[in-house]
Amino acid sequence: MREAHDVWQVRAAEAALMALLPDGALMERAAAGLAATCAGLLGRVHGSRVVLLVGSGDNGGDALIAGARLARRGARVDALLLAPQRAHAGGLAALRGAGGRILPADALGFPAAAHDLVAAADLVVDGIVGIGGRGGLRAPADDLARAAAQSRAVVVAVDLPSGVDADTGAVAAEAVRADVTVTFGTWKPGLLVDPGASYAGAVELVDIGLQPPAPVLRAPQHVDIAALLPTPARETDKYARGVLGLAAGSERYPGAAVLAAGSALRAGVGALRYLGPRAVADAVVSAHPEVMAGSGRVQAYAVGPGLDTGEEARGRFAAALDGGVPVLVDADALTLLAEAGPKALEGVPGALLTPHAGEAVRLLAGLGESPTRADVEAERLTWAVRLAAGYDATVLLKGSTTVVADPRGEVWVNPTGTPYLATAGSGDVLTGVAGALLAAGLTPAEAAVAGAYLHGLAGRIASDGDVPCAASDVSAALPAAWRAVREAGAPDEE
Ligand SMILES: NC(=O)C1=CN([C@@H]2O[C@H](COP(=O)(O)OP(=O)(O)OC[C@H]3O[C@@H](n4cnc5c(N)ncnc54)[C@H](O)[C@@H]3O)[C@@H](O)[C@H]2O)[C@@H](O)CC1
Ligand SMILES: [K+]
Repeated sequence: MREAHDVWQVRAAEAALMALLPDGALMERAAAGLAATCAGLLGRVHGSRVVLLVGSGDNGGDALIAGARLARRGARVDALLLAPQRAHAGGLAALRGAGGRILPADALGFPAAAHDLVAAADLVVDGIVGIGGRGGLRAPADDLARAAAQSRAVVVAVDLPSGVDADTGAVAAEAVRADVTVTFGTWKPGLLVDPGASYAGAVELVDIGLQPPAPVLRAPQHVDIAALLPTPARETDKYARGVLGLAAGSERYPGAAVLAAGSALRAGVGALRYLGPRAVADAVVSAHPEVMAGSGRVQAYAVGPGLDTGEEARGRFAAALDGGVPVLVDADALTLLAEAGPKALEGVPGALLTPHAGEAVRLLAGLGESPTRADVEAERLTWAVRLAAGYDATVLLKGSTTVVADPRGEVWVNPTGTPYLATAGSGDVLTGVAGALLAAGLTPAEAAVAGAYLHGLAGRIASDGDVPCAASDVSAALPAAWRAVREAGAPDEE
C-alpha cells in the first residue's frame, strides 16, 4: 500500500525527527537521495550539465545541496535563484564550495539567458517550491517551468512538482512537468491524484526516517488487492459466493445490462439475478445464459446502468433500496438518488455510490452544494469526502484518477487505469465488478477499491499499451487482470 500524508502531518513528523538529529541532517538525507537519483538518470555525472531552479525555501535548499554533491562528482552545476536574497544559505555555501555557479535568475538578461541555460542542460532540478507552495507558480517561476518543459533535459522535481498542491493535487496555474519526482519521507496526496499526479512522472520515495501517523490517503498495489479477492472454499455453493441482484438496462439501453451482467459473472458472483423489463432480460440471458431473470434472495444489489428514470425505473430503484442488503448505486440511479437526497439511503446496510464528476455535481446539489464539474475534477479528494459524509455512504468518484472515500473519512486512490477507459459502457463494467465483490461480502469500501483496481487493470490489458478498446474488451480482460493480481499476491515459491 502506498501511503500519503498531508502537509500538516509531514511537518509534524519532520519536527519530531529534527528534534532528535543534528542541524541540517534531515536535509542532507533528502539531498543525498535526490543526488543519487539524479546521478542514476545522468549515467555519467562527470562533464554533465545540471541546472538547479532554486526558490526561497527548503525545497531550494535540497536542490542546492544535491547540486553540490553532483558538482563534487564533476558535473557543471548552475543554480538559478528565483529569490536571491532568500535562498537557503547553507545550500548556497555548499554549492559554492563544490565549485557550482550561482546566478540570480534575473541578472543575466532574464529570461533569454536563463532559457539558454535550461535548454542546454542534461538535467534540470526543480527546487522552486515543495510542500510550502501555495497556488500556481508566480512569475518568473512560471516562465522557467515552461522553459524546462521545452528543453530536452530530464526534469527532476524535488519533493513534488512545483505548482502542484501537495494536499489535493490541484494545479492552479502553471506547474513544472517532471519526468521524475523524488519525494521525501512519504507520498504526498498531490502525487497520486490528478491533475497533480500527471505532472509528477515516475515517483521515487526517499526514506529520511520520518514516522508519520496514519495516512490521509492510500493507493493499493497488487498484493493489497489480492488480499481482498474472495477465493471459493472447497465446500462452497453459489449462495455462499454471493448472489447479486442487477437492476440495470431499459428498452432504450439494453446493452448496459448485458455489459454489467457479463462483468459481474467474470468477477466471481455465485449467481446473478437480473431485474428488469422482459425484452432486456431476454437480451441478458441470451448473452449470458447463466443469468436468472426475476427477483429472489440476493446478498447485494447493483442498480443504475441504463436504468432510465421513468416510473418503472423508480420502482426498481426503490425495491433495491428496500432489500435489506448492501446496494451499489450508479448512473441513472444516482440521478434518482440526487432527487431523493441522502435520506433515501437510510436503512440501507452499506451503500456504494459510483458517480463521475457530472453525477457528483448532481449528488452535491442534493446536499445544497453547487460546485461545477470542473471544480470537482480539480479537487476530487475534497468532493469525494464531502459526498461520502453527506450521504453517509462510500463514494467511488470516477475520472482520470478514481478516488474512493468512506463515510468515516478514509480515502483511497486507484493507481490503475488508462485514458482508453473513457468509453461508453466502461462504467457498466465497473458496476458489475464492484457489485459482484459487494455480493461476495466485501465492505463497500473494499468492493470499491478492488473493483476500481481490477477495472483499471483490465482497461490497461485491453488497450494493450496504446490501442483503443471497447467496454466489452475491458470486460473480457477481467480474468487476466484478476490473474495478474492473484499471482502478485501469491507467496513466493521456494
Ligand atoms: N523541514 C525539513 O527538515 C525538510 C524539508 N525538506 C524540504 O523542504 C520543503 C519545504 O520547505 P519550506 O517549508 O521552506 O517550503 P518550500 O521550499 O516548499 O516553499 C516555501 C517558499 O516558496 C515561496 N512560494 C510559495 N508558493 C509559491 C508559488 N506559488 N510560487 C513561487 N513561490 C512560492 C514562499 O514564499 C516560500 O518562501 C519540502 O518540500 C522538502 O523539499 C527536505 O529537505 C526534508 C527535510
Ligand atoms: K519542487
